Amino acid sequence: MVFESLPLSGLYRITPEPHADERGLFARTFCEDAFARHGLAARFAQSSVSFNARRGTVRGLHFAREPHAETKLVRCTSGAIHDVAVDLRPGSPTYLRSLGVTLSAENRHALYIPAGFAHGFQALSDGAEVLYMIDRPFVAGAADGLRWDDPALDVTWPEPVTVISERDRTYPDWKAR
Ligand SMILES: Cc1cn([C@H]2C[C@H](O)[C@@H](COP(=O)(O)OP(=O)(O)O[C@H]3O[C@H](C)C(=O)[C@H](O)[C@H]3O)O2)c(=O)[nH]c1=O
Repeated sequence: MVFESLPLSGLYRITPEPHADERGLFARTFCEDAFARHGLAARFAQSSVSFNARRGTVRGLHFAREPHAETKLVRCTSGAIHDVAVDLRPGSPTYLRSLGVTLSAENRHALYIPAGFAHGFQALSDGAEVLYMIDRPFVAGAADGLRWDDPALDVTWPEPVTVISERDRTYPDWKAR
């Protein structure tokens, strides 16, 4: 695996190193020792999938309030997504800055998103499926988020939004909280 530190400190793009042969390929996508050597969370408590029927669907931008803030390893296992992380760490020099990457079944990239970031994505294909590994159990009461078009954010979404949940559409402006 290749670990690439991204411009918002703490974010990493992790690219598998496939072993290809006449059958296809085999590639490691997680290794406790390798993650620990890079100072990343190396233990994950839950894994989840998100299926998105329609291109243009937006989920997020979500985070869990302390003390339940989650570290996530996110990859797209079918189709493609534009994956977004927003720095919500108080005092961070990149506070409220966002970063977007394309994750796809084709590139097999994963985005490592530490606690303190909000996360969201837009499906770039019909049938986009996302696989999450999360370092702590989900706590519904700690779930929170920012609106995809919050004026305090610099997030650009590559396509028109086609489907978004009522909750995600109605988060109040971040700076009005
Ligand atoms: C996140 C989560 C949800 N749920 C239940 C709660 C709801 O009954 C149902 C759908 O949850 P929600 O609408 O919050 O799902 P998403 O909008 O896809 O939320 C996710 O999307 C953004 C992009 C993320 O980064 C998070 O992984 C997560 O917030 O699954 C669980 O049981 N466990 C979980 O870990």
